[in-house]
Amino acid sequence: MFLGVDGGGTKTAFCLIDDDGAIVASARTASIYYLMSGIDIVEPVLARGVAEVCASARIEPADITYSFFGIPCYGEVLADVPKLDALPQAVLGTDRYRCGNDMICGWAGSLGAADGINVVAGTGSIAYGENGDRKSRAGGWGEIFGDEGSAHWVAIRGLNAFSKMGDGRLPRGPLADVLRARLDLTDDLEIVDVVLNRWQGDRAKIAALSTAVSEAADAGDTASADILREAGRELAAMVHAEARVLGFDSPPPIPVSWSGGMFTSPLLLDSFRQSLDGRYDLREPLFPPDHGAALYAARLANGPRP
Ligand SMILES: Nc1ncnc2c1ncn2[C@@H]1O[C@H](COP(=O)(O)OP(=O)(O)OP(=O)(O)O)[C@@H](O)[C@H]1O
Repeated sequence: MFLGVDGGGTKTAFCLIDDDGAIVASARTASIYYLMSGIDIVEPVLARGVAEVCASARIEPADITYSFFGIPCYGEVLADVPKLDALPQAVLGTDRYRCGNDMICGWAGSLGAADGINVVAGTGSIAYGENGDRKSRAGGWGEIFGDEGSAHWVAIRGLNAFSKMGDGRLPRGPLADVLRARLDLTDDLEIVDVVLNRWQGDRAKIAALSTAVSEAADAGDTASADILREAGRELAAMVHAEARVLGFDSPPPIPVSWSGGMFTSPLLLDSFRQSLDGRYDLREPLFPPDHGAALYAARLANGPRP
């Protein structure tokens, strides 16, 4: 059996597949996005998920042929890489595994680990592509000055529009009522207390407000609809950049796919599709990222090591 682990900004998903690629067991635990919370949070979360998925498949961790651990931010803080690489050994009791960035899970799932480009837009956002031996990423520079088109990016823009509606710089639209109801506010300005004081700018809690932006857009809020359309354009810009870097500029059309919760917004997905200008072979995602991680583990075990 092969284990795939997809670490996201809101959760970590575990997927165990058999030799035929069929799912045998899956599990979900808390996020291992460790940049703010510290690397010590990672091992217990992985241990819980591996124990759960193995219990449900009635196997021991050491029975797993090969595993892939997709970890958010992997490779971005170079000093952490050896520490992260060592963690699964204690959890699995074997060295038959590989760690990498979680962007690989989305790519491997959406495109079946075949050449092409995948864009992830969940809590954060990033594009990853492979063309033969070439590998490249675009976006994914973090929520403070990057992660365009992600839930966090959309939520921050929604909060900004709310502030402008609050003091009259934007006409008051449905977003104001949606956010007031969601956060149980008695006064617009109380949102500062919630986001900055009570939440302390928590990344996942802020990102969750992207669904309020979608809800407001569905209710006719033009500012919210504009934010979601702009998100789609930003994500398409990552694809154009990847295509150039990967040297994919001649026919046949480059396979492109997507993964992550933000693509469940039809406004965002339509804008993404339109901004790709019909220049790519746009493919519906084949499998979710955790299943992709398990397929990648099988590929690492059987095929050439990337
Ligand atoms: N229809 C929607 N409209 C707006 N936002 C949405 C919608 N559906 C999901 N989201 C947002 O998507 C995010 C969750 O997506 P996903 O499960 O892909 O994230 P993740 O895997 O935890 O994060 P990441 O892969 O970026 O580390 C949440 O922040 C949620 O608010």
